[in-house]
Amino acid sequence: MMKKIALIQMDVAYGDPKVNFARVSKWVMDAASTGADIIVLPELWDTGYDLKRFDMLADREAKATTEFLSDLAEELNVVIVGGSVAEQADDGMKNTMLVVDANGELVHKYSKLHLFQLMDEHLHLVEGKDEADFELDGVPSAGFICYDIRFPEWIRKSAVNGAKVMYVVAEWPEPRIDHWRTLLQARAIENQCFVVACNRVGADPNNEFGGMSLVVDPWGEIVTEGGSDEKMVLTEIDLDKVDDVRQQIPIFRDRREERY
Ligand SMILES: NC(=O)CCC(=O)C(=O)O
Repeated sequence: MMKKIALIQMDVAYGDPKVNFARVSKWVMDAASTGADIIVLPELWDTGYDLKRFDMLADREAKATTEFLSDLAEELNVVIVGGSVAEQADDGMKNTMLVVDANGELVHKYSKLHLFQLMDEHLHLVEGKDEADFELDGVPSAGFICYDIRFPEWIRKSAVNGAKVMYVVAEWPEPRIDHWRTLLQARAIENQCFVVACNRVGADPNNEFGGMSLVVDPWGEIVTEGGSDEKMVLTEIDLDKVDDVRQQIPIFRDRREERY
């Protein structure tokens, strides 16, 4: 089964949801016009890392952001892996991924589990309690947010549950971009799945972000690499490749769970 994917490697206006909503609307319309099946946005595309002002900026229960993405998805008949947004939940502020299908239905909501201290998330946010797994058009999938990729045990759980595509959305700074590429390739190889990863570009007052959005296949080969400029990264993936690789080297059958 082939899927055409558009990664929106965009700049994010710091603390300015109005500007970001307009930007995302345009990017998503442009991506849909290419015939993409699935459009992927970066982490915190609505506010950026303006964490100190989350109490003013974050979307109550992610209602407005969900409605915005749902309307776009339904109108354009496209799936949107909606990066993540600033959410004001009952138990605190969260960094929350939203996925809507081509009918505009919310199929997945996941708040970031691992909070990244180097960017002060632990001071302002609470961690999520959601599972990472979901199904998209019948394809077992999972979603992760940025720092999550440094926790292979968390991602393995989704692979063991059957995920064939792992979506990663990020605001990953440029100085660690080699970690980003290597970790994503490792997650793809060890879990024999597609890794579809979208990172922002541009800068905020504290960081410069590296882009380098990637699609890695289940053999660990980089199918597409976004470079460092603002752009839409288009690619096509063949999901049958997951089963081919898992048959060739059957790691899920060969695991010795009783030993670890
Ligand atoms: N937004 C993030 O979680 C950044 C994670 C990161 O930069 C890292 O090195 O890990």
